[in-house]
Amino acid sequence: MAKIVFEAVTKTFPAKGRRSKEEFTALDGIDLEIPAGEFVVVVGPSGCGKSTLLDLLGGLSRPTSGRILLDGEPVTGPGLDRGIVFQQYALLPWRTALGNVEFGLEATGVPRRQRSDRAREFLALVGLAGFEDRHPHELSGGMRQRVAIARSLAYDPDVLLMDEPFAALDAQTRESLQDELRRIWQRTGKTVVFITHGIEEAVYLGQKVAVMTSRPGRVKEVVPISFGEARTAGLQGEDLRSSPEFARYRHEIWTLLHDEVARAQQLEKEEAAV
Ligand SMILES: Nc1ncnc2c1ncn2[C@@H]1O[C@H](COP(=O)(O)OP(=O)(O)OP(=O)(O)O)[C@@H](O)[C@H]1O
Repeated sequence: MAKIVFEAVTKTFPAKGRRSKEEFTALDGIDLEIPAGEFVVVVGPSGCGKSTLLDLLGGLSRPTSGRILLDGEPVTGPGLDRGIVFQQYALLPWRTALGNVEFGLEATGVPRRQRSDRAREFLALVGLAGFEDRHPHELSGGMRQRVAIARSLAYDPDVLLMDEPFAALDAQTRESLQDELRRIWQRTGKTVVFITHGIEEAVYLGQKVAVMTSRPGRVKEVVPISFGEARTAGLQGEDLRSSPEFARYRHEIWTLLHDEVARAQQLEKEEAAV
């Protein structure tokens, strides 16, 4: 049984402020199955409904029609079985790094004395041992995002939902966090659904890359990514990115996206002209 199933999921919003008086369709008939432990990356043109899709899976909103199943049960709201990491760090500024990770554990009923140990363990997992007592303003952007990841992992959700978590970071920090995320994923076996605008990021991270159409969002194609021996031989970073297989996948996804981005831009122009 798949861990996550989208069955004919549609999401509409009231068309307020738009040309048509009808409903505005953000997602239209999404079908997607994600096995347990898989790392799936979703790419698509701006406004195609990627965040909407993740919000639905996170239980932050409900589908207009269709359903989303998690372990065979319909998603009806947020739950501790899913950890969410957004682009903005969403840390509590008055709490230390440790305090922020502990915060995630308070809701789960982990006894007070264990919270601190657990929070320290997960800060160490994301490379932040020694920074436990720093407040968010004393940490770099990459470190803050590491804290957010540690906070989501600490309460041990089965599924990690990530909405452009590295988009605001500089290239080097982004690449090192990509490596860390892959390492954590390999170690923990979580199911990861990761949204990005970046084709390279998608190819580097994903076991599968789901390419969406421009509005209304549908799944255009799911591309399995496999670097075979290169990965098992430990090839990563620039070595992997400069390999011929990487270039082939990048081109394949770029081609799939290209028409959709052009269509999305055309739509934006038409709307701006109204
Ligand atoms: N609460 C809402 N009410 C009305 N329209 C909404 C709402 N949320 C999203 N939308 C619209 O739905 C469409 C999809 O939005 P969404 O944020 O999911 O796209 P996205 O692919 O994540 O975009 P981006 O890549 O630019 O972040 C957009 O046109 C957006 O304006």
